[in-house]
Amino acid sequence: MTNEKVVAEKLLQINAIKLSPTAPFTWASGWKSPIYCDNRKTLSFPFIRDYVKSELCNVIFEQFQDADLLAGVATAGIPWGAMAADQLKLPYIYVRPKPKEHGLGNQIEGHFEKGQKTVVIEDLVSTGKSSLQAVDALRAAGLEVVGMVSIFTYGFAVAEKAFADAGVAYKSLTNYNSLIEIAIEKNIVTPDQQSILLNWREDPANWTGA
Ligand SMILES: O=P(O)(O)OC[C@H]1O[C@H](OP(=O)(O)OP(=O)(O)O)[C@H](O)[C@@H]1O
Ligand SMILES: O=C(O)c1cc(=O)[nH]c(=O)[nH]1
Repeated sequence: MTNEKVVAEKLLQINAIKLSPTAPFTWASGWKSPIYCDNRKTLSFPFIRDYVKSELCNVIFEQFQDADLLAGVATAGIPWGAMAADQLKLPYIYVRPKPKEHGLGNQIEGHFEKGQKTVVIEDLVSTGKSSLQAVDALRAAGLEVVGMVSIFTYGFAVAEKAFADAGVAYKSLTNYNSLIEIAIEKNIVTPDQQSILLNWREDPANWTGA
């Protein structure tokens, strides 16, 4: 089994994937979707959490050897970035969607030096907007973003294009296609659910419900 499918299998094992075609989920982008991947749940299962953390570290180590700083995307990317930074003994910061409205007014929390080579850690990519917003904030603060790693991506063309346009090298531990393949192999999705997911995937931005 590919690594992508192993990670997807673990997400299914802990019911991190929810299907609700008739009462769709609303995503951060405002898109309606019959599927929701809740990576936050992974934090509650120590052995799977440890596996995902190790996979994140392997990817960071293999793909971005020159990294000297990790940056988590708030909120769901924060714990993963922190765990990976701890394992790899790298400094760590995290990025809020906007500057805090009290206290120090920071958008980026933690200590960093301009020019540090930074890898962004996100739990999940749909449109890529949240991750790229963090990339913009990091670049505006003088950091050099060398790449980004997520646990899960839907693999939408809009996100792939946005990362390419922004010049961000991107790697995800698993993705929607691997998830669906394994869910079908294991009879986790019914034929009806399969056809809804297929139909949704053709035009997710305009899908309104089954
Ligand atoms: O690629 P995008 O279209 O931006 O969507 C993905 C984002 O959505 C989720 O965050 P959300 O804002 O739901 O909240 P959280 O991280 O605070 O849980 C997820 O953690 C990503 O950050
Ligand atoms: O796009 C989102 O907001 C989103 C989708 C998803 O499957 N899981 C999640 O946590 N956020």
